[in-house]
Amino acid sequence: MDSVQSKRLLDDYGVPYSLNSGSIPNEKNNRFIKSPTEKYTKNITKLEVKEKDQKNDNEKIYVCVRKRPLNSNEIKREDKNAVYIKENKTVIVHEQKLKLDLTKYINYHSFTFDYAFDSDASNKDVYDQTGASLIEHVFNGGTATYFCYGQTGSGKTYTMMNPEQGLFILAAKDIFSLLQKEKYSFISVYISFYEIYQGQLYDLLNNKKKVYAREDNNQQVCIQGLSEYECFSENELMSIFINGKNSRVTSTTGSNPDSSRSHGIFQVVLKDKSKKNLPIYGKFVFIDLAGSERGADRDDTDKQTILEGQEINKSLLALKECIRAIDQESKHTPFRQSKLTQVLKDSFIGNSKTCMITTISPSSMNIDHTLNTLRYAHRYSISTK
Ligand SMILES: Nc1ncnc2c1ncn2[C@@H]1O[C@H](COP(=O)(O)OP(=O)(O)OP(=O)(O)O)[C@@H](O)[C@H]1O
Repeated sequence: MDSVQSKRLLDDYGVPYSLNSGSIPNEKNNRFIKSPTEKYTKNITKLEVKEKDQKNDNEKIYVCVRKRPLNSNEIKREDKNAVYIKENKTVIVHEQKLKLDLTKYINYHSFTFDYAFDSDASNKDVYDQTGASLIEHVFNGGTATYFCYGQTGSGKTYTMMNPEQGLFILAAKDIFSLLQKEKYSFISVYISFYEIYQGQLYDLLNNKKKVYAREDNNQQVCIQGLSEYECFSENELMSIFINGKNSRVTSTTGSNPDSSRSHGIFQVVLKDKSKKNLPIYGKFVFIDLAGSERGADRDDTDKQTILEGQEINKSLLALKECIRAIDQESKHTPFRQSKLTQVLKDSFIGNSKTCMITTISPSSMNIDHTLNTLRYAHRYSISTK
């Protein structure tokens, strides 16, 4: 009985919750929020495309957080869980600090997003909550973009490009299922897959041939020379995807033995086959960003790996600059600062909808990274409101 009680009253650091009177300061506006735990609620995707709906159209960018479970290394090291999800929206980070007299105390940080997934959420749960409005948008002729941002090893590839239940395959299932309907019989599906590595674009479906991002007369970005495959089923899409995935640049980092060192971009394009030249009808873009990291956290002595890390961070910084410009409604958004932002331009302007999934580790040993990631994503979140 005692141990049950102490579990309820103490957090992972042994600090009584009662010291905070059940309230936690919110980082953004210093409001105090209550911290009740609410069960994750599912929102099942319906395979019906509604006509354009004004309310949904206003929400161009949806920002979520996904906390992964502690992994076996972290469990072995006895890392503690330092991240809590409340009410499916708020992420609370417990940062352990030491006073000058060496007594421990906890700094509580709280961030609110459009949605926050706890470590028990599956990819299907994430998709059910976020995918329906993106599918709807694509079938109404728009561009939808899903991307994952987060520290290396936090679960970006697992979420986006896991061949079993990654968001891309869950979306593909829905796309091919909708295409069975008579009213979409004029649509055909084409896929392409490329990576951005060290500022260059490589076609993953064509022996990693170098390709180039260009803007056409309408300032639309197109990738010149990128191969496209017409696809008739989800299984076909999967086998083409696997071919491309195996060509991606990965290496071992401190926190991930199979770390993506490039940004991977998988595109599913719906074309109107009833018209000449098959104009694009709608587009779904899945982006698995390379992991954000700090050079100081890694022991790399290999020049190539150091250069990779610098390039990754440079492009993520460029992404942040673009977000800031959009946030401040600047006349000029510096999309040309990196290849990543150049090819993502369509995801931010025009008839576009974007869902950013911020992946975080729960471990007490990754607090700095987690806070950086959440601050980055939170900035993003408020920039869209
Ligand atoms: N939500 C999750 N549930 C279970 N396992 C997970 C989850 N997220 C990630 N993992 C596991 O954690 C490990 C690292 O995940 P992943 O490769 O997706 O990280 P990443 O963020 O893409 O890293 P990098 O930026 O280095 O490529 C993998 O073994 C993956 O299976």
